[in-house]
Amino acid sequence: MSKPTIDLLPTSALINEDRSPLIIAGPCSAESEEQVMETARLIKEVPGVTVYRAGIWKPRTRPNSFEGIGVPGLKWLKRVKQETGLKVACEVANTAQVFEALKAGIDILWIGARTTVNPFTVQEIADALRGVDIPVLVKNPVNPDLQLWLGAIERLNQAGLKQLGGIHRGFSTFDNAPYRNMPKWNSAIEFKRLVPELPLICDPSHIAGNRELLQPIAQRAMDLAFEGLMIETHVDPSVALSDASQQVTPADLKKLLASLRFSKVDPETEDDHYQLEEMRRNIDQLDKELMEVFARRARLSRKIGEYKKEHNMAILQVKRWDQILEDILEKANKEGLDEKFVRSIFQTVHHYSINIQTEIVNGKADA
Ligand SMILES: O=C(O)C(=O)C[C@]1(C(=O)O)C=C[C@@H](O)C=C1
Repeated sequence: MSKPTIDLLPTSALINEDRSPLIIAGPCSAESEEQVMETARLIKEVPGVTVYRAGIWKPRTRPNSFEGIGVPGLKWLKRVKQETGLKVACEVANTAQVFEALKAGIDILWIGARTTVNPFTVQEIADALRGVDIPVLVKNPVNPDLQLWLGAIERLNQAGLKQLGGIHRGFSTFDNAPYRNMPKWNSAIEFKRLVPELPLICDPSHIAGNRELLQPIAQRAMDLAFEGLMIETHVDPSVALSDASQQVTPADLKKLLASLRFSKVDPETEDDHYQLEEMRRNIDQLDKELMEVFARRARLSRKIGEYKKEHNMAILQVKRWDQILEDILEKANKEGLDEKFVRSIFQTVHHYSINIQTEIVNGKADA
C-alpha cells in the first residue's frame, strides 16, 4: 500500500505540547444537563484528561433505542467548556450536525465508524468544513479497510483541514469474541506505518465493549505508541442510556490511567543506546538470512513444480504437508516458540509454494 501524504500542522489541538498522550473522556451519550455537568466536574479532577467527549447524535444499530439528545445537548457541552476549561468534542455524521456543532463552538469533531465507511457522506462533511480550522478525528471504518480510513482523512485534508487524527475503535468481523470489535493490532500498526505523522488515538471502550478489558487494551495502545486514548466515562454507568457495560466512573478512569505504563516513544533521541543498536544490527542480519532461506526455498519449490508438471503430479501433497507441519511444530515446541505463530508462518510459506507451483503447472497463480 503506497504511503499517502497528509499535510498537517506541526502543532495541533490533538497533540499535547509535552507529547504526553491526549486523554479524551466523557459519556457515550449526553443524556441530561445534570449528567453531563456532574460527569464533567468529576472528570476535570482526573489527571491527564484534557478533552471532554459526549455523543449528541447516536447512530444506533436498531431503531427505537436512545438516539441521542440532539441539539439541546450542545448547550451543555458549551457549559462544560466554560465551567471546567476542558475542550469539548462530539461526533458528527452529516452536514446539518456539522453546522450545529460549529455554531455551538465545539472544539474537536469526530467522524464515527459508520460514517467513515461512506465516502459520499465523508465528502459532504469535508465540504461543509472547508475553510474551518477545527481538529477532526476519524474513527476507523467498521470493516478492516485501511484505504477507506485513509481516504476519509485525505478527503478532509484536501478540504483544507490540517489538524487531523485517527481513532482506532476496532473492527467488526464475523467472530469478535472476546471483544465488541476486534482490535486487529496489526492493522493499527500498518496504519501508523503508512501515516506516522498522524496522531492515532485508541478507543478501548468500543474495542472492549465491557469495562473489564479496558485496561489491557489501553496498555497495549500505549505500548504501541498511540498518541492518546478515548475512554467512555459516565457519572453512573449503571443507568447509562447507551453502552452501559463499557463505561467507567470517573473514579475508575482515574485508577485505570494511573495503572498504565507510559513509555518513551522514540528511544533514538537518546544518546546512549549502543546495546540497542547492536541488537538491532543482529535482528537486521537475521532478517536478511531469513530472506535468503525463503528465496532458496522458493527456488526449490519451483524445481519441484517443474518435476510435478513433467510427471503429472498433483501440486498439493497433503500427507507430505501434514508431515512437514508436524515436524516443524515439534521443533518449534522444543525451541519454546509459540505454536500459533509458527503454524501461521508455515501455512503462509506452504501457500506461497503452492502458488509458485500453480504458476509453473498452469501458467498462472491462483488467488
Ligand atoms: O513436497 C512437495 O511436494 C512440495 O512441493 C513442497 C511443498 C512445500 O512447499 O512444503 C509444497 C506443496 C506440497 O503440498 C507439499 C510441500
